[in-house]
Amino acid sequence: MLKLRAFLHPYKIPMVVALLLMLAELTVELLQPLLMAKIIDDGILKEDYSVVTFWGAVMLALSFLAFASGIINSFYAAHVSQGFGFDIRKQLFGKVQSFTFEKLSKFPASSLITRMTNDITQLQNTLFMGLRIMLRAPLLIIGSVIMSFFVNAALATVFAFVIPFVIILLIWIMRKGSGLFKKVQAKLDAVNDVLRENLMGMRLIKAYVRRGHEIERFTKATDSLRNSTTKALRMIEMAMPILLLIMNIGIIYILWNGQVQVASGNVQVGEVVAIVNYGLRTTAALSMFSFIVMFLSRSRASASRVMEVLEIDEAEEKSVGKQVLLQDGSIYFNNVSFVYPGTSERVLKDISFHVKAGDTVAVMGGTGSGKSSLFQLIPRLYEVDSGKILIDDVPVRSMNIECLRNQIGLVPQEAVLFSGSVKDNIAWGKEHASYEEIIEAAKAAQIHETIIKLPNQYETKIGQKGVNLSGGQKQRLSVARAFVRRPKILLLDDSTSALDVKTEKKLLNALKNYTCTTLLITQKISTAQEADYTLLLDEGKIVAYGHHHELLETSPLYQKIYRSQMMEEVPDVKASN
Ligand SMILES: Nc1ncnc2c1ncn2[C@@H]1O[C@H](COP(=O)(O)OP(=O)(O)OP(=O)(O)O)[C@@H](O)[C@H]1O
Repeated sequence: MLKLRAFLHPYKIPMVVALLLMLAELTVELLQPLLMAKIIDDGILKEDYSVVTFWGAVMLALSFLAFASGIINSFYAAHVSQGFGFDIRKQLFGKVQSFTFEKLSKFPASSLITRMTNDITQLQNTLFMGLRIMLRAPLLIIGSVIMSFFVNAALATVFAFVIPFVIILLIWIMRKGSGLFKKVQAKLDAVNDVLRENLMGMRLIKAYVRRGHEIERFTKATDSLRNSTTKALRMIEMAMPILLLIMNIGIIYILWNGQVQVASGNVQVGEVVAIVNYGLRTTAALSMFSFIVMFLSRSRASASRVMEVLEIDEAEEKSVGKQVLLQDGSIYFNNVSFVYPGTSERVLKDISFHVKAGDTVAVMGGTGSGKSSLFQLIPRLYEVDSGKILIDDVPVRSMNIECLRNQIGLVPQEAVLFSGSVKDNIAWGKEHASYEEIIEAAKAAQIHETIIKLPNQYETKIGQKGVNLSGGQKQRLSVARAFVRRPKILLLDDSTSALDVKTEKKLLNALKNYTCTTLLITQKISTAQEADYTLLLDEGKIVAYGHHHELLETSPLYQKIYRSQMMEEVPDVKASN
């Protein structure tokens, strides 16, 4: 937890103010039994009511001072703890954004969500408690013991035996609890994981009538969370009855010893009352400790989970590399091989091909042949293992990663839309895109006509409280988002699969107005026919590269795909083969 202290630096002054106010509250609390003893011994027992009135008024004034300090302390504690949590959350989010895919794959999405929400909330609560009562409790214990010795050392000796024993017990419980709470947070991750999958896959669950199965899966996860939490809480709560028992025995001993000492005239009644009072305050502070121990155990676990993410240092270097402004966007793969980090199998093997600036290349191949992997290497979402990729004859590895990506329009296989309007979703591709640019991109992506029929046209909200678009419409919107960037290189990963042949042809024609080099993954021969070249992959290797007509003559695999797709549509082709 100490590693997070850097996040407290901006809040040094409010923290000091909060702590000083807490100390004021504490001082008043420690003075009260002393004043009480004075009122009993010098006022009530000696029947001097002016002493009672004077010190009673002092006690009242101090109580108001403690009250005001407490309220202002709460304000500062809330300010510091919320600011601290806000800063960590922001930094954690930025860190995750900067991760390479390799690093990202170390943490399941649900775990990152729990770390950014629940774990940080835990830390915020602990800090708030810290500024309110956490430090107050140990200081109250120390202060009470010192004051007791000051009042009457002989009677107070019992504290010197009892309190250290209780504190050792509490520390032991905290250490145990911390491990248990780490498990609780991991179980919470698992519950969030099931929950996220369920909410995202609700349609599929209903369609496959898997409700019962999913409820069972969720119940299992929450049951496991319940068991872990119960175990952790039991461990922590065990502290409370033990410490109460020990402290009560100590107080009874003081009362018994006190009456003996009072009878023999060594001690005054007020002193016994004061020491018992300090004992009771110490007991209250120690019982607060069981909460504190719980908060500290939980936040120790949460802090280590947060630090686990923050301490990963292999983030993408945004500032390194050449700022290369692409002139024409030619692409050259030179003997490229690629293995996903953490795996051993090469998914791309000795890939070499050249795409001239402005050309359109259709990338085909069976499922798992490496098409998407090849795409991801161009904007350096992953780095090649061997070989080189050159754009405009410059190795991508030497380019500044952000500068490179800013000039590429990648449309992933699965259309991703964000909450907001249609316009926002297209403009997401280019900061400060003008309305004209957005419309132009939508027209080129063949989605403009659909958009103007929506209730609020470009301002229509997408998603839960807005319209839901069809798969093909979402695809085209994602394509428009890439178009609006006017990229030098456009990578369409099966992004036209849901389009009919006519619309797809229009979209590919519109590409001609965008002077960019285009690679498009497709399963359709009709699309390959529209492209300048076709690259055919099989099990991570290039098995054919050339014009449609060339491949029809030279590549058995291409011929096979062609036959399987054209058989019903072109009877003469069937005959000729
Ligand atoms: N993140 C990953 N980590 C490890 N292996 C992966 C990862 N993504 C893909 N692979 C593996 O890489 C191989 C190629 O996958 P890729 O997604 O590139 O194929 P693809 O040709 O695009 O397939 P499809 O047409 O089904 O989308 C597959 O064997 C796949 O299992």
